[in-house]
Amino acid sequence: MSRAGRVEIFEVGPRDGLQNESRVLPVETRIAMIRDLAAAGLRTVEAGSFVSPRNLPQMAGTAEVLAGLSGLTRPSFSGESISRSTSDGTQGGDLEIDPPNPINLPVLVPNARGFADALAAKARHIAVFAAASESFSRRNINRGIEESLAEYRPIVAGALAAGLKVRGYVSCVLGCPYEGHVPVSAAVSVATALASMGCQEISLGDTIGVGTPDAARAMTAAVASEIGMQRVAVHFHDTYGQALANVLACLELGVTVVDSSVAGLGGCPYAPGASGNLATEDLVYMLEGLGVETGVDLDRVAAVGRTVCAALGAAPRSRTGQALAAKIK
Ligand SMILES: CC(C)(COP(=O)([O-])OP(=O)([O-])OC[C@H]1O[C@@H](n2cnc3c(N)ncnc32)[C@H](O)[C@@H]1OP(=O)([O-])[O-])[C@@H](O)C(=O)NCCC(=O)NCCSC(=O)C[C@@](C)(O)CC(=O)[O-]
Repeated sequence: MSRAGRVEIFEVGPRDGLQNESRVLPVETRIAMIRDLAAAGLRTVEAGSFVSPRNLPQMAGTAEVLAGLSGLTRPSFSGESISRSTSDGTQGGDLEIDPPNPINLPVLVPNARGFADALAAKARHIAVFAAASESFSRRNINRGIEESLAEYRPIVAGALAAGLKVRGYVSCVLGCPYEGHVPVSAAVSVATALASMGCQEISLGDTIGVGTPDAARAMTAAVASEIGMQRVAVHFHDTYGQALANVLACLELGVTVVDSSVAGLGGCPYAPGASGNLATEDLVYMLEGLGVETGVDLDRVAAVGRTVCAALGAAPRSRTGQALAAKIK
């Protein structure tokens, strides 16, 4: 399999990027961040989570964030429509976006209560999140793996029946903060379960960033052999500086959807020691260098990173972002 000529970047900054920060950004700042990311060319921007505000106060007000973004579109760039129909004819896989380029604003949903809240907020794209590690699953959502999958099944069915797009996350695909080694078979099993219940896209999360390219490639290939490469997205954290190398290994396999977070913000409150996500700026820079189209304007996304870091009082973690900032000083 060879590298695709275009990669879809799934921006997780306003959700994954902000959920672990000690400073809670107001709804208006989060709305402005998402608008700016869309203006930089990102067409899928994760907008928040319908989880317990006691657990994650950073994500409180997600309904208001969606309300403030209603009707958001972004400028069109020529020749960028992407069809995600599955080659094997399985259900789902179609994430094609119709003109005039509405922005996809996925939100995380952990249970029936979160799904009801997402529907009430007129969300059009949800993500359920499971894990390949039992211990992480219990700490994260207070459910075991099987229990969480059983809870997600009617949610996914209801979302598809209502015409929503549905993504499924699998955390800890290359290692767990509590259990250490996670076998590939565990990642494959949870990814397959989420795909079978109808999730159109499965994002494989290296939550604590311990993966290296051969391991990332082997795990991704094993999942893709069960659900099809068209449904696979990869989600690397950069804890050990391996995220870009892992992405490259997966691009060589044929992956076309990559998650990243502006300024490299991010981390999971239930994964101690896990640092930021792969930075969107670093990803765009590498893809541009490889001649892979993204539709994202690097300078504009780097400017969003600087603004968000200033609002958070956080140091930017993107190497590309730092290099570009140094040039404009
Ligand atoms: C999942 C729950 C809610 C279960 O939490 P629980 O305690 O089992 O839920 P419960 O049903 O027993 O209810 C307890 C309280 O939570 C409330 N509650 C219950 N559900 C909701 C809801 N949907 N929205 C708002 N409130 C809710 C409920 O109303 C009740 O409130 P109280 O009566 O005590 O005042 C909780 O454990 C939680 O919020 N966990 C946060 C999980 C999370 O957001 N983790 C981070 C995202 S995952 C991630 O980052 C990984 C990823 C995706 O990026 C990929 C990767 O890198 O690996």
